[in-house]
Amino acid sequence: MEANFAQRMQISTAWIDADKFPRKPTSFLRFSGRFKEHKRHQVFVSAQFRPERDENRHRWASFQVSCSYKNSQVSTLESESLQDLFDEEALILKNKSQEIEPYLKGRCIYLVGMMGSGKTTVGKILSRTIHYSFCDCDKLVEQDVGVPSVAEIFEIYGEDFFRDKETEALEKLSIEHRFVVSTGGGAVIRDENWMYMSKGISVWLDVPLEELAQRIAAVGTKSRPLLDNESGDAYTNAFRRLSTLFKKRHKAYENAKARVSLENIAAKLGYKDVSNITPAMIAIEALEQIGNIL
Ligand SMILES: Nc1ncnc2c1ncn2[C@@H]1O[C@H](COP(=O)(O)OP(=O)(O)O)[C@@H](O)[C@H]1O
Ligand SMILES: O=C(O)C1=C[C@@H](OP(=O)(O)O)[C@@H](O)[C@H](O)C1
Repeated sequence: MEANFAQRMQISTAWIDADKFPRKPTSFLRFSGRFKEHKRHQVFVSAQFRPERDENRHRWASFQVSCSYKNSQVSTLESESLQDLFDEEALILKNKSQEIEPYLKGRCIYLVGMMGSGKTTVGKILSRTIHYSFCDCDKLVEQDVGVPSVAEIFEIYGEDFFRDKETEALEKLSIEHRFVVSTGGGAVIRDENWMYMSKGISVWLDVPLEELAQRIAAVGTKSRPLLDNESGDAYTNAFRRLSTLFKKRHKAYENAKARVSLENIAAKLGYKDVSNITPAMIAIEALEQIGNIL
C-alpha cells in the first residue's frame, strides 16, 4: 500500500508495527507488506500536508504523519517542514507561457524600465520559461566596443558614444527572433531605438522609485555610471538621481506595448509592500500583460 501526498488523509492500516514504520519524508509513505504479518496493534495512520506561505513570501509546507490507536493519538511518526517543496510559481509560469506561445510567433520581448527595475533578473526567468534566448543589451555593447563594463565605456568615450553603440546593438537585435532583451534603462530616450524595438513586444517594468533606490543602494552604484560618484547616503543619492531621470523619461516608458506595474501586482496580491514581490511573480504578471495585447 502506498500513501501519496494529499492535503489530508486518514488510512485504516493493516496491522502494523509502529516503531518499524519506514521513514520516507520527502514524497510518499510506503507500508511494507511484511508488517501485516505481525498483527500487534490495529492503528490508524493519518497524514496531513499543509502548504503555507509566510509574510516574507517563503513557501513551505508542514507535513505530519501520526498514528492513533482506538481513537487516541499514539505517536507522531513523521513531522517535517519542507521549504519550497513544490514550485507553484514555476507551474503558473509554465501554464501562462503555454497559453501565449502560439501567439508570440517568435517575436522578441524587450524589457524596458529604469535602472534596477529587474530587466535582467526578470528577463532571465522569462527567457527560460518561454524557451527564448536571453540578451543583455549592455553586454552586447561591451562586447562590441571591447571594453569590459558600461562604466568604463562612459569613462573612456562618454555617454553619447555609448548611446550610439546602444542604438547599433538594438538595430542588430531587430532582425532576430526568440530573444528576451534586457535593454539599458536609457534606451527609451531615442525614437530610433523604439523603431528597432517595434517589431517585438516591449514591456515596461514599472517599479516605484523608493524600491529602485533601495535595490541600487544594496548593490552599489559602481556598474551604473549615471548614479555613481557621489558621497553621502547611498539610498538618498540614488533616490534623488533616479527621480530626476524618471521625470525626463517616464513619458518614453509609456510607449511600451505592455506595462508591468509592481504597485498593481501588490494590490492584486494584497501585499502592503512591493519589496515582497519576487522576480517570478513579476515574470508571471509580464506573461499576463503580454497575453492581453497579443
Ligand atoms: N523582484 C525583486 N525583488 C528584489 N530584488 C530584485 C528584484 N528584481 C531584481 N532585484 C535586484 O535588484 C537589482 C537590479 O536588478 P537587475 O535585474 O539587474 O535590474 P536592471 O537589469 O533593470 O538594471 C539586482 O541586485 C537584483 O537582484
Ligand atoms: O538608465 C540608463 O541610462 C542606463 C542604464 C544602464 O542599464 P541598466 O538599466 O541595466 O542598469 C546602462 O545602460 C547605463 O548605465 C545607462
